[in-house]
Amino acid sequence: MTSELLHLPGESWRDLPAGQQPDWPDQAALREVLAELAIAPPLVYTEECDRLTGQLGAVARGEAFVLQGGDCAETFAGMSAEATKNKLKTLLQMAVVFTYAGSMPVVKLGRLAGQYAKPRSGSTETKDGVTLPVYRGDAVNGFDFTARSREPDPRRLWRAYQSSAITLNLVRAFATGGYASLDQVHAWNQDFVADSPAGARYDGLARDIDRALNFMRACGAEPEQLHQVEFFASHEGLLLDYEAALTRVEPTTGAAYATSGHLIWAGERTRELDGAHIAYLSGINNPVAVKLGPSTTPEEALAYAEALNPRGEPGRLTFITRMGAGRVRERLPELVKAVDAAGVPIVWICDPMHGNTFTGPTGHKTRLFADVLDEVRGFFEVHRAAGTHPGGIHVEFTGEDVTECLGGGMEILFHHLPDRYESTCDPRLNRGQSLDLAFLAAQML
Ligand SMILES: O=C[C@H](O)[C@H](O)COP(=O)(O)O
Ligand SMILES: C=C(OP(=O)(O)O)C(=O)O
Ligand SMILES: [Mn+2]
Repeated sequence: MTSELLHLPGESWRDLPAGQQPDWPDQAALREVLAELAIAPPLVYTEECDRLTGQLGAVARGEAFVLQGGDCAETFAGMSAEATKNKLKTLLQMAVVFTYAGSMPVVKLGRLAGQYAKPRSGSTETKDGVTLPVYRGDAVNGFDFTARSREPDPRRLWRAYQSSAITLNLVRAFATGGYASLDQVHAWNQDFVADSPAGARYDGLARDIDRALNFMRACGAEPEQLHQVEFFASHEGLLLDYEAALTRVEPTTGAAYATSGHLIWAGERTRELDGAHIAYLSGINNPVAVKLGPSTTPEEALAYAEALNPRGEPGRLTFITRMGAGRVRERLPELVKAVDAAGVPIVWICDPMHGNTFTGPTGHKTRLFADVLDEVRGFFEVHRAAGTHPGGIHVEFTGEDVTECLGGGMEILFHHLPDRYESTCDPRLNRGQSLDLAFLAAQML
């Protein structure tokens, strides 16, 4: 069975224009890899995807919150047990703060185990007079600035699949193996509050969580949920050949599912309404999302809802808005109002990263922590004014102490950026900045 032989409900995308696809020089190798992927075991199961839709449905109804985060671009070299553990640890720490502050369940959604392809603003990069194809993520080409490394290599798709499988295996083990117990996560937060320069500000909230845990324990309440968490994987569904090769039909229902991850999103650069990416998403039954930048019109937002969630199922469709701190209060209200007036159930998530990127004097892409926080604040203000539910936050972060974004409790300055800038694409909040964001945003809930 090759992917060409499959004619799935989601295959209408093949006749439509697809932006940001690699120019694979070796077409025979591409066909071979896609044929292997087409018979490879699924990375996620349809029941898990349906369960995520259900949980996102609770978010759409205003009964839960989503925390979605991870690297801008995962790399094969950066995949290690330690890095995955630190990422999970940080996300869980953030989630505990939101759970307590919002008094509602937090759906944990990694941008991981599949985040290996990047849309780019330009197709080439020039350094010291040499121009080469731009880096498009480890699933496509190498980050090293040499002609050989930048040539798209389809065998990388197989490696992306394998790396996703390894990462998911680690995630599943950490999530259920006792590592994620609430006591443990809370103890990490207490350490952070004690060590953080801004710790005193968070002390009250950390103590409140402590009292709540002690109270539960005194009552003899020890539900299973205190010792394990459910963790889902998401990524941008950019490379349609890869996604299609991993799409499977559920035999009992005839429904197609992407099995490369639980939730798949279309990015700001590939969200054309009559383009291939939206058509692909319309054909799968996973929960799906669309990134919406400041040029999005209310009519477009309603058209996405019609194309991707015609039955109005809560949890099926998420809008991840990324307007920029300076524009969120101006651009978001009309979208929220139009969708709300139409009665379409949507999960609204704020991505406070992608509208706030700029290049610093050292040539590094960066973001100001203050802008990130301000976009989150704007997002909450807009939803509060509209009477709609601010459903969650989407961040690019890492569990390591990198120096990629500016500001935060540890105050990263421009001249610190070269110290530990490890992202191959966009700047991520480091561990401390991520926790700062959680504690500060929690106060807005
Ligand atoms: O996350 C993605 C980046 O914002 C996207 O790849 C664009 O980056 P670029 O402008 O450096 O190409
Ligand atoms: C490319 C990304 O975002 P956007 O599509 O919103 O620009 C991303 O999430 O890394
Ligand atoms: Mn990014």
